[in-house]
Amino acid sequence: MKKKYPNRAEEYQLLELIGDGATALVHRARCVPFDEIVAIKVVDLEKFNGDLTKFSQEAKTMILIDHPNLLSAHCSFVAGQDLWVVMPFMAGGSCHHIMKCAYPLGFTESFIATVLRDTLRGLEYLHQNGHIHRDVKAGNILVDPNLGVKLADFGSSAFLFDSGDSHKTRKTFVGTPSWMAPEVIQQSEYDYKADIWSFGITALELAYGHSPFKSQSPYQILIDTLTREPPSLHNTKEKKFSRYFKQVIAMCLLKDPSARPSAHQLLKHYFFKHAKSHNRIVTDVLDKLPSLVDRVHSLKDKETEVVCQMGQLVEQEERSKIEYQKGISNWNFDINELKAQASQEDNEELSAFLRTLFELDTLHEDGEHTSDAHKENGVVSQNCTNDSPKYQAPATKSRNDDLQQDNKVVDLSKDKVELAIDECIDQPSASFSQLPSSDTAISMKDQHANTEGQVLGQKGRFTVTSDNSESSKVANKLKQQVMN
Ligand SMILES: Nc1ncnc2c1ncn2[C@@H]1O[C@H](COP(=O)(O)OP(=O)(O)OP(=O)(O)O)[C@@H](O)[C@H]1O
Repeated sequence: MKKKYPNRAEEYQLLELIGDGATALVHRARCVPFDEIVAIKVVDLEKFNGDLTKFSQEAKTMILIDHPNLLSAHCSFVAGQDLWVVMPFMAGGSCHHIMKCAYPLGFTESFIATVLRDTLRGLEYLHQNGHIHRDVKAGNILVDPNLGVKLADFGSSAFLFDSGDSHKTRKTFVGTPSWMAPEVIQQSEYDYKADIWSFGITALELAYGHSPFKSQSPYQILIDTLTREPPSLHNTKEKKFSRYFKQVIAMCLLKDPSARPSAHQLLKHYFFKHAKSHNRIVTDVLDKLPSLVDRVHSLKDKETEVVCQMGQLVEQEERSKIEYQKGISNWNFDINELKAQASQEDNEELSAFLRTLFELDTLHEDGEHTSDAHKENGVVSQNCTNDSPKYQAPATKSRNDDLQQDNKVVDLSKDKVELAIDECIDQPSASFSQLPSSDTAISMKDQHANTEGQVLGQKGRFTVTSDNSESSKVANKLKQQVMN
């Protein structure tokens, strides 16, 4: 019989912070009655305007999951304004974290084969039960010397049968840009094969120590995924890879989803015959590392130090880290309209437009500002710049028409983009607040006007208010990027 974990906060002792994702803090903790170490994911519901649905769905999925290679939850409950999800503690942390600390050039092929085989087993179970994970990446693959390899983070996962069609497909734009399959970016119908693409990108990430799109901005990654040859595995100065490994990656990164193998088929590939018992391999890697808690501390210290030393460059790295952490979920734009625009306008203009959008959505605040923003009324503020109608994503146009009678059509031309940024610089006190959905954003509009300065406008799920002095700096930066 399954052990019944207590569902009251008083029965747990929160210990160190071991993860801070886009939506939650994760603590090592002690379950007092069992004297057992667990991990607890704490989601501040107020920060998300009490939107319990997404998180309770994730918790439910985690409680129902029953597979050795998927991170399940022991239980979940609401404590004050937080949702707590109690789960097994994975002492090695994520593969992404391990690479950052000790394997900047990626892991050995036999370690990768083991991690990927176990991840595939988890995916096979998910897919056979009608789920797509939608955020497969090294940051969501956790390891532990005793518990092995587990795929985690079901915050983006979807149940295929929920989409209401008999073909078992989805259309929502969810995931993290570098790992997103072309069909997800295009918002055409997609199914579990989207996870196989992300799995292929994850394999490259584990091989090189970073995703194949390391130094590109999110908007460029999306464009490249759609327009260029898929990335592939090549030998480097430091590392030679087997042809079997290269084959596996090539099969996963086929643009036509129907040509990609299923998890079940992939598991039969010769490459996975290399895979060892997880205990041995994971122990080989983890034994050489400091504890997860020490690693989290030293990584944080390192980040702070580098941030001080490298200013601008690090800002970019931090931004990509934020992008990595949070992915882009339920982001509100219509790819068909963008594509239609792209055929009318030249590509550079589409690029400028996408660049602006992504800057708006993924722009990193400096630390102090971010944490203040996180406390702010359940709303994550963005260091953002303007509310010009010219900047509106096509998908938000009609909604904004309701809000602003004199709304104008989207204009992607470069001079207009620059002009819009200029307008924003002229209003140095503008800021965006990122809201969980445009609907909520609209309902929050008046409230913001009362509590946080005047609402200047609405851009998708961003509300523009008049209380951010950072904006002109960022606007200048945006302008520079658009002009380059
Ligand atoms: N059970 C666990 N044991 C050990 N570390 C964990 C555990 N769960 C999560 N973590 C750590 O916390 C980090 C954030 O967790 P998680 O991905 O669940 O949060 P999130 O807010 O959904 O993140 P994301 O930014 O990916 O959306 C993970 O990358 C991992 O390093």
